[in-house]
Amino acid sequence: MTSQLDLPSSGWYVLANARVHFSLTTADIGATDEDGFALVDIAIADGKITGIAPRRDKPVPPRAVDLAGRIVFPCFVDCHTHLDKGHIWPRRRNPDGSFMGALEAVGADRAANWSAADVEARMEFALKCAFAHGTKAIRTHLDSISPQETISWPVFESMRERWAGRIDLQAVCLLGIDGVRETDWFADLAGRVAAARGMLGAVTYMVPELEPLLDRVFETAIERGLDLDFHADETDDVSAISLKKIAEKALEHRFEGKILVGHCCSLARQPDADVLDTLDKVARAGVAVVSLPMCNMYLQDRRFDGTTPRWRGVTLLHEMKARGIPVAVASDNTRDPFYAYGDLDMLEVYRMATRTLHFDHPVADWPRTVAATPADIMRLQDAGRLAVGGAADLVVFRGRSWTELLSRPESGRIVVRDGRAIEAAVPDYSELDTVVG
Ligand SMILES: O=c1cc[nH]c(=O)[nH]1
Repeated sequence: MTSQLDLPSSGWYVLANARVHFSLTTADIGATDEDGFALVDIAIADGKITGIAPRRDKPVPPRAVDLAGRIVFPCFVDCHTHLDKGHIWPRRRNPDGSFMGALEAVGADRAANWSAADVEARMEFALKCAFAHGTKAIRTHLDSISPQETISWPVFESMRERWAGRIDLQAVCLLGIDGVRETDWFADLAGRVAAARGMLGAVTYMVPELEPLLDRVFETAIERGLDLDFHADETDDVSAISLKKIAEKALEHRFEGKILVGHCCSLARQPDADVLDTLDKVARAGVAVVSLPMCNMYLQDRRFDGTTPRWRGVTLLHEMKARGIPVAVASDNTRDPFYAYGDLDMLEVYRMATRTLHFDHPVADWPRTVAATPADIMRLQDAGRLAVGGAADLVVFRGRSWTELLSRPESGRIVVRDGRAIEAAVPDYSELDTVVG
């Protein structure tokens, strides 16, 4: 995005009068206003933040760029995406907007088209979008249904290398939990994931052998020292309780790695007593949860009788956070049959989350859901917070308050990486014309 502010391209400088939210910095920013903001000066040198100090009435320092109260965020962390599926919409739509429609359309497209060159071109496009919007770390799921794992994982590893220093990439294998029944194949997959420093994952359906299959996933993760990342209960079916089963298995296996679970939609439809039991177990097991508001609004409660959706599709983030469960929001799918829209813009995700999940009145520390919390889940030390001594990776918006920030697309935001404004722009859609038609 182009900078209208003209940040220095060499030497140290100070972003003066920056509006910073208490939840997005480790620095002492003094008293905050009713929205949790304080005006600060952020000193930047050699690609690092060297100071964050309350503005108060001090004279403006030398080499200051006056932000006049614009909001500054740390660069975003997006902990649940599907870069391997992104942008196939022009050649493979969801026929009816349903979850099954998405699964079948993606399956057919994968079998027909997902060569290494195809996956690489779409991933590259997606990463350019995310980078231009101000994201510095992404975890992607990779469809790992045989033989796709032999194609997508090597592509992922080379993309991670190519993007090193711009976007930190992590990957998780994605397969239906019944794929774990193929003992030898699953062991090989786990070996591939471990060799690529990935995470072990699966989509948990309420199949009769869910518990023994989960046992195998946990045992494999323990053997290999892998973190876990599941898709669970992406349905309105109240009998879908795999989040609870995952938490129970984590406790039973005394699992010490990190566990992230995405979606958990059916929880919001279950009776209160069941919800409380599940949340207590999730909290005790140290499981983190990521909600995907854009994809959930698109797929959940889709009706085929001409009637209007009646629920929001998202899980119970407020109740989870109140219990100390780490909660995040993320992009999920972009322009594929699971979600027809999206551009890996975490500000858009946060805006949608604010509307769908009521991240307001009060805003409290909800901004952490796109920053420090996913960074912790992904074990990233230097991400998700504005910290003295940390990288000067930040986004300067035009908005000076929540209402200004969340009312416009903020396409003129300035993304600063290692202290310098980047020139990156979102790629033109035509770049993918020869790939997806
Ligand atoms: O939401 C989902 C679920 C499974 N696979 C996806 O790509 N997205």
